[in-house]
Amino acid sequence: MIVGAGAIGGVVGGYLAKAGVDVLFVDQAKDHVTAMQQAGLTIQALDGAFNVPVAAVVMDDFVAEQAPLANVDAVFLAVKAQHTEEAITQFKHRLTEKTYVVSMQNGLCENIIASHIGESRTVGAFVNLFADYQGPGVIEYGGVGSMYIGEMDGRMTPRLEALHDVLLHWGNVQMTDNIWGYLWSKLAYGAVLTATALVDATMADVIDPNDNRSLLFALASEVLAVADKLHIPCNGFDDWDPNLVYPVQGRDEEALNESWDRLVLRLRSYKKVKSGIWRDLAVRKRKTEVPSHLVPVIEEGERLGLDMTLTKAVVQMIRDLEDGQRQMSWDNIEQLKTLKAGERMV
Ligand SMILES: NC(=O)C1=CN([C@@H]2O[C@H](COP(=O)(O)OP(=O)(O)OC[C@H]3O[C@@H](n4cnc5c(N)ncnc54)[C@H](OP(=O)(O)O)[C@@H]3O)[C@@H](O)[C@H]2O)C=CC1
Ligand SMILES: CC(C)(CO)C(=O)C(=O)O
Repeated sequence: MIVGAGAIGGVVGGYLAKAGVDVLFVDQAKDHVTAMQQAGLTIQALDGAFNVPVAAVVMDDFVAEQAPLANVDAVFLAVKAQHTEEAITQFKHRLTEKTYVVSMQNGLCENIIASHIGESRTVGAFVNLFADYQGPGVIEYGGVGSMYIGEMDGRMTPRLEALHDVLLHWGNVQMTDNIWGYLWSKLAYGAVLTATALVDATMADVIDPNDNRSLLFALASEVLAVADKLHIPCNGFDDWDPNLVYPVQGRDEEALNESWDRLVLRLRSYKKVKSGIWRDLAVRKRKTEVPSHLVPVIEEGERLGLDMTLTKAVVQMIRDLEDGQRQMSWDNIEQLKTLKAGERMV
């Protein structure tokens, strides 16, 4: 079962449904659910589009029923991070004791899910696909990236293997004993991609210029320093190598820039060229999940005595954009550079 059948839930569930897996799509967007019921789910992938008939239900109707679903093994939760608490609260009564929830999200949403249903019923996932909800019943799958799944305590379990086998219908999913390492690594990479949404330009165009790179390395390093202090080793993926970015001292700048060049090329090769955060601000005109991703990181960093200046500034700028107090502009990047320079002078 998929809860939140947007970009990620739609792509992952779409491939499973196409392979004949019994998938129920649950979403709060009535027009999307109606379109899926009437005309199936269309995935516009890089190698062509496909349409698959699917079972879909509106969240309100799904949670109005009281009986737990005995035939559901796994729930893939793919709502934006800020909707995690609301969604799990709404549907948890429909889970049996053996049903587990897989967080197909950015951020540390596994912690929120586990606080409701327990760690033993929560499975982590790191997802680096590039997809966008285009409109009712239609998802664009604009870039293939990695997916890792892992138990919160790092054990390799039969259910992880079963989940792995099912997700192979999507693509090259892998199991990990260090899901937190991927999630924190994605938080650092995500901070960089969040900064790209401060400008109305492609992700590649913002991260490529040499004079933006050191700012973005410094931003990512703030997040990676928190993970380091928490003794979480961060893993690389898809031309993002956190271990070249951090630690800052003794950094191999040449190797880092070469790896960054590869990342730029990869981002240029995707059909989806701007982040979901940019899209929420510029197209969908709604609040983003940035505070839900980065405020817990800032709080943890400050608790550990770390300087989170740039991360805090990025979150504030995104909030300003959400509130219409700021416009997307290259000047936002320049303002962050001033902060970085100020920080260096201290
Ligand atoms: N898109 C991407 O390329 C990537 C996204 N991710 C992560 O995946 C997660 C999902 O993002 P994405 O798929 O892009 O988001 P989308 O907005 O495309 O999809 C989320 C869907 O969940 C619905 N929803 C929200 N609240 C509820 C609820 N309480 N019950 C049921 N449905 C609900 C939304 O409806 P409505 O629109 O009405 O709010 C929407 O249809 C995020 O954490 C994101 O960071 C990770 C990697 C890449
Ligand atoms: C930028 C991207 C695709 C990275 O996975 C993302 O998380 C999003 O668009 O929400």
